Amino acid sequence: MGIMRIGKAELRVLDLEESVNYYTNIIGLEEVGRSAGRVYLKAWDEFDHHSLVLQEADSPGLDHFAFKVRNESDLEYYERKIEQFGCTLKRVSKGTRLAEGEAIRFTLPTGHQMELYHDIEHLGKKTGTLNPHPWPDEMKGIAPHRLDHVLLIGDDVKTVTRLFTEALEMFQSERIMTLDGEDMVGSFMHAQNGKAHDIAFIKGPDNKLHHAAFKVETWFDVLQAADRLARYDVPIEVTPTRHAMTRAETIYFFDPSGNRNEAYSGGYITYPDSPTITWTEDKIAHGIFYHRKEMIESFVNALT
Ligand SMILES: O=C/C=C/C=C(\O)C(=O)O
Ligand SMILES: [Fe+2]
Repeated sequence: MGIMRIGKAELRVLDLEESVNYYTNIIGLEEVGRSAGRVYLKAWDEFDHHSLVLQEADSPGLDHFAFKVRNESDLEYYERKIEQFGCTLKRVSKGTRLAEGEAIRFTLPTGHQMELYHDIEHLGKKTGTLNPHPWPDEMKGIAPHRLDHVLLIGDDVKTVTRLFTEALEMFQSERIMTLDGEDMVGSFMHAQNGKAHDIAFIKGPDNKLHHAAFKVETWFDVLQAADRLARYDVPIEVTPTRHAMTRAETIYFFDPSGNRNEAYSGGYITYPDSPTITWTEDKIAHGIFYHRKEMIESFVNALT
């Protein structure tokens, strides 16, 4: 089981310094480096060099996201399986991005760019690994534990799910099916890491980002995130609420470029033999917004 977790996302942002200020002072990530117009950031509870990369661009959105594999040899193993599946693939050479080694980059059936990587500089956590305290001394903003997942929008949810479950040997925790059971309009998938999801797809226009989510500890941390976002006039799309899908607590809001973010706590544990949960399309609003049970227009249309 070589694929461990989603490890990185590279976002396109309109104003780099404004975005760095938002992701460091409001979200509470740490800037760990800059190179070639990109800014590299990590969350306090992550040990690799970075999990979020910001690059300035004319339009917002997701440049790519990347999953970390256990061993360098896994790259070649999955390279063959991805090519057999039929995706076009190339190697990204070591040093293309700060602190990163070689990666493989391929285009998903939904048009998104995905990478697999192994080699990234180890920075460690400020809490260390010897008699550690539970929290670092200095924390800013929402201070999430980690980049938790991305939700992407694309048309062929069924095929991209087959790529993840067959070629990448990952697991599907939840799926959303049309009422006639014929088509899949939503899919939540995870590596063998116990998470409810590392990535999800919802049917819509290809190659779009719906949100990048950061993990906070508890429901109270979601409330406190809402307080901080309100304090700094960050546009909040959905105030703290419950997901029945993944059974998490959530809040959605937008970064300065219009990329949707989520502060996400809870979520059930998964195992390789966990049965896949099925939602019927008529229950989507109830599944996502468990209390209000109504869809929000921007939630469907505000994509980057
Ligand atoms: O858009 C549909 C579902 C969203 C669910 C989540 O963002 C989540 O479970 O983190
Ligand atoms: Fe989410």
